[in-house]
Amino acid sequence: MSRVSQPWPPVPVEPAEAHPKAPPAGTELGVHFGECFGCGDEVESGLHLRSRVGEGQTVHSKFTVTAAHQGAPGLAHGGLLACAFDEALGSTVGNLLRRPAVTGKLETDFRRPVPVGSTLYIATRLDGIAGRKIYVSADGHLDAEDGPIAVSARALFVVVGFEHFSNHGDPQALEKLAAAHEKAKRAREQREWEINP
Ligand SMILES: CCCCCCCC(=O)SCCNC(=O)CCNC(=O)[C@H](O)C(C)(C)COP(=O)(O)OP(=O)(O)OC[C@H]1O[C@@H](n2cnc3c(N)ncnc32)[C@H](O)[C@@H]1OP(=O)(O)O
Repeated sequence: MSRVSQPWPPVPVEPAEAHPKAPPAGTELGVHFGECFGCGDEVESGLHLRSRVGEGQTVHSKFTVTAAHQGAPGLAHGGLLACAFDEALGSTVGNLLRRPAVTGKLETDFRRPVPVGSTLYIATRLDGIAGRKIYVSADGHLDAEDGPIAVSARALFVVVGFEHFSNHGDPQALEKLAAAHEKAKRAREQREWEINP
């Protein structure tokens, strides 16, 4: 089977403009939900992926592979690597475009093994938008931002209404998330007041 993929994005797209309120380059993106397997602090064996906004509609994420993420002995499980990309790509869409969207399609190319103990540096970019369809892609570099590419991914995210989460998700978990966001917002407002009364 050839490694040559279909053209990307697969349909004509508009350039993806970041939302006017998108966090600027250099911003460290926090945990979006404590129980998220990709980034949550409350999931001991999770990926604990951390992300920072880069220049020109990019996001830089990283996570360190632990023994909890193994497939073959001493090597990361491919499905968990795909999870890391889903998180990094989703975080890019959510933070830069500030539109609720879910993964419709996720394609991964595994180029090199990723050993336990190594850190994957994932560089994500927005590739374009066609209606509700958002195209994003990323490269995962081994052990340094300019390290060899171990995994690449590209994905289609589809914009959804908030009812996607309220109709299909867990209402209690959504309430917990809303409360955490409200607390963070109050803390931010308090900080701004202290800095600029
Ligand atoms: C900060 C947050 C970080 C979070 C990171 C984690 C993100 C996630 O993992 S989200 C969870 C995983 N994803 C899901 O659970 C999604 C489940 N799927 C769904 O809910 C639906 O199928 C959904 C919403 C994607 C699309 O359904 P629906 O809203 O009915 O739209 P639908 O008309 O089918 O599709 C919209 C467009 O996308 C296209 N499309 C949808 N899926 C695909 C696909 N797999 N391949 C190609 N095209 C697709 C459709 O062809 C359609 O195109 P067009 O507008 O040109 O006709």
